[in-house]
Amino acid sequence: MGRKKQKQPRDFPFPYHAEIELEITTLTNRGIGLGRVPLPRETSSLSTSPEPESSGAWVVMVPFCLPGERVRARVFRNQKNFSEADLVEVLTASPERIAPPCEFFGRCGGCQYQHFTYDGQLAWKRQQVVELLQHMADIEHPVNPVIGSPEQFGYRSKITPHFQLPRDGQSAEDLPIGFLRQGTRFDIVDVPRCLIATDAINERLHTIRPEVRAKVAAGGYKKGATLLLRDASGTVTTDYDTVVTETVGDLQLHFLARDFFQNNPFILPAFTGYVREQAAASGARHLVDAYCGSGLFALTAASAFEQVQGIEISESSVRFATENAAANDITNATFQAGDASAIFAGLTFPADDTVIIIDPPRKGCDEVFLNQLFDYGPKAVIYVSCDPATQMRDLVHFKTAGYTLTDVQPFDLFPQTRHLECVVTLRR
Ligand SMILES: C[S@@+](CC[C@H](N)C(=O)[O-])C[C@H]1O[C@@H](n2cnc3c(N)ncnc32)[C@H](O)[C@@H]1O
Repeated sequence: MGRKKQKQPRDFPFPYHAEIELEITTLTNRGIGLGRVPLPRETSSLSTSPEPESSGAWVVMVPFCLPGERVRARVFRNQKNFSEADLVEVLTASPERIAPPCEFFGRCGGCQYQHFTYDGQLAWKRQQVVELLQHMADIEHPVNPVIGSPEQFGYRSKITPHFQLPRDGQSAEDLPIGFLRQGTRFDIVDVPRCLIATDAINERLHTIRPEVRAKVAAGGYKKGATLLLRDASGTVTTDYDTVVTETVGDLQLHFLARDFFQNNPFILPAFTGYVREQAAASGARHLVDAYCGSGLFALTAASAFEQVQGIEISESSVRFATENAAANDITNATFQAGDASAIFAGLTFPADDTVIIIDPPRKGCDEVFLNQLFDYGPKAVIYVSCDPATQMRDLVHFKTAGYTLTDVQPFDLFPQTRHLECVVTLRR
């Protein structure tokens, strides 16, 4: 049996650590700068790989750059269709470039945009939705300006720092506890203070780090772990089973620290207010909240409807949604546990008098759910998503099913990062 051939790193089109200059024309959806360079002819003769199909402009990705910037970059990997490079120097800076306030920016993989003015971040995120709508859903439709977060730092109410056990004689005393290093999946950057997390979380982070290190030194962990720090109105818990209370407008919502809840409480009044307004504007008397969590959208919108039903896969979230309705004197909302597609079997609301809010996980809706949704045919759908790429992919099916897009409203729940939330309203 022949031995498996060792994979050689590609040296085409650039040798390892070649320095190149290029103009960044756009950012990828991972927040990485993208530019194109003419293929260097002289290196092609040294190539061990077949030449790629594209003979003109070769794509190079460089993190921590902004559109319009000219940069010098050092290539560290050639992929089949593009190269990856580290930023060496910004030769011509964008007017939107600012000094990143966090000392870990560029090493910690948590934030991508601290070097970008906040207005620049919002304008860029809007542009991203415009392009995704065109390219993935083939829809030309105005996209509203992104509604920004009232707090641009100190907003995150949950963080999950990681640590690994000490290796190679490393001491537990200075064990890194933090987030994955930019561009890696294993290496952890020590982060004693996270500028996008709330002050209360940072205070607890300061005290938990020596506690964890002491436990590691005493052999209290068999392997590395992920910590949970969840802030609710200034009280921080690290216990997954603690009941957390969050105030949203007039409502008090309870949920387990381990369960899903939106992580930027500052923007929730505007966010839930908009979803409620869009749902109510449909004129429907009935509301379904699919993927409802602990009832955020169902309960903040309930007073605009005669009847509300929610469905959610997490049994504990559903239990809290039901308790949250009772605790807030909301008597027209019921919740069931199950796969979102199970809602349609027993639904007695007339479809032409029903609006459905959907807020699936990042991967979007599955085919079973979408087919049942279209068979039911509600009057309107409010599609909330934290991944506009999967949302726009799903929109293609809505178009085929006869739905028309009436409003596209991005929200910046995640300032300083590449993430954004987008709410799309569809009518039949
Ligand atoms: C993005 S969260 C939205 C939750 C809620 N709308 C909120 O804003 O608090 C997505 C929710 O979908 C739930 N989920 C995931 N897969 C599901 C499925 N197949 N059926 C129903 N719910 C699901 C998750 O447990 C999570 O609570």
